Amino acid sequence: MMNNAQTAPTEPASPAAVHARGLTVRRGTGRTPRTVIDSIAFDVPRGRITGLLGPSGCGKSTLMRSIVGTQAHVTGTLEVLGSPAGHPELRSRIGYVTQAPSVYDDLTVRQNLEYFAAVLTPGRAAADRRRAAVTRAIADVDLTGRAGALAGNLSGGQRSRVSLAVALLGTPELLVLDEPTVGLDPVLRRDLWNLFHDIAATRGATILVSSHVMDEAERCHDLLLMREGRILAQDTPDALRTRTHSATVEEGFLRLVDEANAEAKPEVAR
Ligand SMILES: Nc1ncnc2c1ncn2[C@@H]1O[C@H](COP(=O)(O)OP(=O)(O)OP(=O)(O)O)[C@@H](O)[C@H]1O
Repeated sequence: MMNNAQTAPTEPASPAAVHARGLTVRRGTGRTPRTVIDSIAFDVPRGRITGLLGPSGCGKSTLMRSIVGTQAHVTGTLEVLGSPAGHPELRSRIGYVTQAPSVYDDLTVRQNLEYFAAVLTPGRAAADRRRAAVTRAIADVDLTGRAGALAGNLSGGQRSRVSLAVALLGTPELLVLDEPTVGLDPVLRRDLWNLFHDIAATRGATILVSSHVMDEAERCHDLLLMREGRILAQDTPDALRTRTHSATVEEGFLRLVDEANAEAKPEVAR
């Protein structure tokens, strides 16, 4: 979809799961689409949980769509698992969960998974493999006891877990989760975060998860803090708190915002 000389075959692929340089995204129709991601550079390390955090509208979903290859008007370098973002060979290697759970309410949990498994791995020859993958994905998200329930009768948290199970079907190396905990109560949020850590630990998967709730930052191994289409910081929660002399990531984020504002609008000399 994009990519320049930096991703030419002679260049060694980045060891990072996601490698971005000069990444710019424009959105909107008409003559003057707006730049919503502005020449950013970052790396998402493999096998870890990276939190993409920032206020509503800062560009988190746009960035995730770019990484999974569904966003138009992306320029710069964006390499995912060693290939240019959007490359067909990445389809089965990435699991993507959008903000709205994409499940069919009139199908059971198992039927939902069977349907998506058939799309992912069609053909009679793969029937046994599909069945095993479905059973495993349902168990991974702890829904074995609800496998026969209609998705429409599940709670919000359980529906989110069905979406996550769909994303886990292909045993992805990279999971991209767009605000998976939005609207969930604190207990469900904690359970889901524990599940992300289990998945990262047992499957060795890389997880990129977005949130605009700053306390979720504390649950991540690494952070990408975004604001107004730019990366404000890339750090571990500990390093960020230390560097900004803050008790929490939220406080550290607000300090960085204040610093960025002060740099952008220097006081007029009197
Ligand atoms: N289809 C679109 N056309 C034009 N601009 C858009 C479109 N979708 C989003 N935008 C703009 O792009 C910017 C980034 O939006 P994006 O959805 O990526 O932010 P976000 O950080 O994910 O927000 P939220 O946390 O509310 O989901 C916003 O200013 C938004 O208004």
